[in-house]
Amino acid sequence: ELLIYYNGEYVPKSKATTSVYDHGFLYGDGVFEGIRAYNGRVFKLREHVDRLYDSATAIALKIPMTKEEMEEAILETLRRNNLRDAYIRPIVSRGNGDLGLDPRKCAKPNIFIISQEWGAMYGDLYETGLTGVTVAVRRNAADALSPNIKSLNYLNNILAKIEANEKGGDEAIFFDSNGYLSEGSGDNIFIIKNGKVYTPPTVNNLRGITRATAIELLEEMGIKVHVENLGMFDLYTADEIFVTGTAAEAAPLVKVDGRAIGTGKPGPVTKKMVEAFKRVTQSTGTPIFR
Ligand SMILES: Cc1ncc(COP(=O)(O)O)c(CNc2cccc(C(=O)O)c2)c1O
Repeated sequence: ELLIYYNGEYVPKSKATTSVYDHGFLYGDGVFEGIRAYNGRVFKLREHVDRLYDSATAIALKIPMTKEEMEEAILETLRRNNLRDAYIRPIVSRGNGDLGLDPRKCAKPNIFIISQEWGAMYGDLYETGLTGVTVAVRRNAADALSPNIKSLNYLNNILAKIEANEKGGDEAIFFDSNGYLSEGSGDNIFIIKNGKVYTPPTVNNLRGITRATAIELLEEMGIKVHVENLGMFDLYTADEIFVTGTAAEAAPLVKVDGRAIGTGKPGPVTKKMVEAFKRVTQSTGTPIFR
């Protein structure tokens, strides 16, 4: 049976439960990460742990472990489950309190690490590409609940996903309240036009680690990435679009709102991106087993 890390213990999946007074459950008061291990190495482990701690700091939640201890707990969870290709979900909630929302009522945070075998998310859609639909719901405003915080409040993303499901799209594309392009419901977005690559700044979306990796890989290929505000026009007139995320990796978007993007097939820059991403995830990262 899978072992789940829970407050310092490794408990069987069937016993990995939390209290109904856990404020992560009652109010979404907590933070999480989505990390992947490929071929016996955890990809961008420190970057994900850094972001987990930044998300916690942003909500004034002090994680009672050092980053090194958190990294070791993640690696040990994978070892105990003998996982080499995995999806890893660390979660830190405010902890158990009472029915009031005051965080001061929570004596200590609850820490969980869930991991499971994970292959490619979209399966063979990488070759044919995904379809996207723009959604009416706006991405959370940075001055209300910043999209930079990977919190347990994913209703904004879920509302977008509900719209995309209704409209029959594989992925939802959000804009912010100024009409600027934000991201997908669970991934960042890149547009290619006339050989140049564009991606929105991260004030209105999650500072994606795969986004950062894609920028690095593209620059290594001699392709400059322009980080600037984009709009609906840029989406529809793009030659190519791809989305990036730990779950999605780098996935081509060949149709948006029923309109073909470029040729309607994954484009040349996107194909190079998918290849480069496969290479880097298979060859770098923190080894799980000594
Ligand atoms: C809103 C959002 N934006 C971008 C990304 C990509 O960030 P990274 O490149 O650092 O992973 C994410 C993270 N993507 C993510 C995380 C957890 C679950 C799922 C899912 O689709 O089930 C998706 C995300 O949730």
